Amino acid sequence: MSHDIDTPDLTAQQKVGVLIDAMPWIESFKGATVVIKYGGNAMIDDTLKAAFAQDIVHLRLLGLSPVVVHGGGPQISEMLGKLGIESEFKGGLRVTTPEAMDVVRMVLTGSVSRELVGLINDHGPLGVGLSGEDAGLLQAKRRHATIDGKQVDVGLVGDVIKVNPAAIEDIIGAGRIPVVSTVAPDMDDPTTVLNVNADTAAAAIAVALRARKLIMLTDVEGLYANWPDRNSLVRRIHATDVEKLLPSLASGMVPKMEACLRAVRGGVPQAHIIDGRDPHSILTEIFTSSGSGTMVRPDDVDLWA
Ligand SMILES: Nc1ncnc2c1ncn2[C@@H]1O[C@H](COP(=O)(O)OP(=O)(O)O)[C@@H](O)[C@H]1O
Ligand SMILES: CC(=O)N[C@@H](CCC(=O)OP(=O)(O)O)C(=O)O
Repeated sequence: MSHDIDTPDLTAQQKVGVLIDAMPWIESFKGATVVIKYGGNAMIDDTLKAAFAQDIVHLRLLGLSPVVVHGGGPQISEMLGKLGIESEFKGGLRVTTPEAMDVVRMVLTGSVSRELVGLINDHGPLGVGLSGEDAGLLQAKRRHATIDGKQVDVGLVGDVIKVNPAAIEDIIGAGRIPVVSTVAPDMDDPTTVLNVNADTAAAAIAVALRARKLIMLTDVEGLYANWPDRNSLVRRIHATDVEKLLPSLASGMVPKMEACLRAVRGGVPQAHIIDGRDPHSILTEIFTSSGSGTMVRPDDVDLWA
């Protein structure tokens, strides 16, 4: 493992202090499953991607069981553009033709997943890639987008209805790190695969695994109550208040907040949106008292407890 964080401004004593502060969190999260969703918009450059992989390996070394669920929206759009295939979003979901679906599957499982698995494996033989098609992991049903209260057809797009987490649990049991691509067979027609929003799939996986946390890395600091006013960052919020905010949110944040709701209502104690542009924000979130970004909690839990 490389040591690329230069901290000349800290004395040895201060460094020990940081470690001691982190101890209760390390102790508390030992053995916990944490689902980390890495959004395509947070995969900005090679240095950040390598820092992400390093953090994931750190979590494993500290005794947590990290599960990576990745997106790749911008990467899919780029490939569709190169191939001259039109692509548009409706209500935050990509309108997916059978031709576009082939590209979605190719980019997510053949490119984004491979790169992340490779970066994790630079630290040892830990990362294992799998998709919703593998070992019956995900089953989805076709869904519509909702625009101004109306249902709109978006083609081969699905919502995860069932998760069979056995394949992920096997990988965790072997001490390795699952990296999940979110394409999923259509449960009404298993010969067809559906394009699934990675945020909502990550939430379904977190619920099925009874994860302690769902952490979603994106390209903003967190949820802004009054987007794009940068002074309106929400640090902690109850599920019911997220529900109230949903109609006022703009597209990218809608599936993320729906995912947080699905996770906490499904029994995950904490769901977070954090800034993937900030290297090591995952470690700040898990191992410091201040945390990072926005935390969503169930209604019956004190936000500051
Ligand atoms: N209320 C809000 N707070 C924060 N971001 C918002 C909000 N409403 C919309 N957004 C947009 O959501 C984007 C993140 O979602 P998305 O682009 O789907 O990212 P990812 O690829 O990481 O899943 C932000 O870059 C921002 O432009
Ligand atoms: C149905 C739908 O919109 N699927 C997404 C799947 C990838 C994804 O969710 O990627 P991010 O997390 O990077 O946004 C898409 O085609 O872009």
